[in-house]
Amino acid sequence: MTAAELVVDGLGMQFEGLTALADVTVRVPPGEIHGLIGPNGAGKTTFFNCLTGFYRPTSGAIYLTGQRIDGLPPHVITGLGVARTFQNIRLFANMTVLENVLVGEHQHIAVGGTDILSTRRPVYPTAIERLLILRGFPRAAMNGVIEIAGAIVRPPRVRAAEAAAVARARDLLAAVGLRGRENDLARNLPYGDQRRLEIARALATRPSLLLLDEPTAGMNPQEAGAMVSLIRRIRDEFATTVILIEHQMRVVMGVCENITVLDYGRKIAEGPPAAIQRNPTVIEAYLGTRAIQGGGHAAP
Ligand SMILES: Nc1ncnc2c1ncn2[C@@H]1O[C@H](COP(=O)(O)OP(=O)(O)OP(=O)(O)O)[C@@H](O)[C@H]1O
Repeated sequence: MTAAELVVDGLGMQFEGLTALADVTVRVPPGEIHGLIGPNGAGKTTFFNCLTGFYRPTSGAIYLTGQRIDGLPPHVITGLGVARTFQNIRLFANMTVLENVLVGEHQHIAVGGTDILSTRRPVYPTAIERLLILRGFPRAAMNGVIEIAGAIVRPPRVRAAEAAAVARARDLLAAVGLRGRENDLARNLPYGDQRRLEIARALATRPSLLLLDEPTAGMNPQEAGAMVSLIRRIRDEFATTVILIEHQMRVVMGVCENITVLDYGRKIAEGPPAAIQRNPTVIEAYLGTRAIQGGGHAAP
């Protein structure tokens, strides 16, 4: 995958009487690390939810490297290269660290038309299916039987694909600093490592656009600094465009090349960090004076 260009044109999202986004236009060039900031309720998460297909915008258009994606189902948008993490970490708590990443890998483990981890079926009959059809086995019961047979027999090409997925998952875990934790249960990881795991799982879908929702929330300054380095490394090594929602101004100003500021669902400013920090409208709506002086967590 190469890094995606994102163009959001006049995006609007209404929830009955409430306008969560109004006429938001943003362009993020390929490979940019872009910040999305604004007070609580400004529409940042709604913006992400529109990009991932979780919400269908009520107006406007979203283009990923020229392809219109607004209104497409979330799994299709994931397949086109958009991945995200969540403000409240959403891991499979009782699965191992490695298994969590394999969940992200699974859409790429299609083997000869059969996806070994999902129930998606090949469009043509496999050898086992042909045999069962010849023996008069009802077609309606075929899926269950094929899955059980596939799980027991696992032909060599399936085993090879599984091994490749595990190897790649291990590489991703090493890339985010979780080497050696593969067999731990996700719920037993320290908080900062859970955030890293969520990023590894997102990377497993091979994104060209990575959306990070408050990646340093709850971290101390040292952990937040390490996360900033990780975000830069991910952009460089995995060739992704990155958009992050973040309240820690030290992080936003340190890692983002450009920033979009939302307030009450509208874009009130955009530009490089230095200009955003000086922008009177942004200071009044969001930053206040504390963040400008100290560079700390902006008052919500
Ligand atoms: N599904 C929904 N139904 C109704 N209103 C919603 C829904 N999702 C979001 N909203 C409303 O849209 C507005 C924007 O919310 P959103 O969560 O996008 O803000 P935010 O900038 O991400 O805030 P925060 O920084 O607190 O996470 C809020 O007023 C919120 O209550």
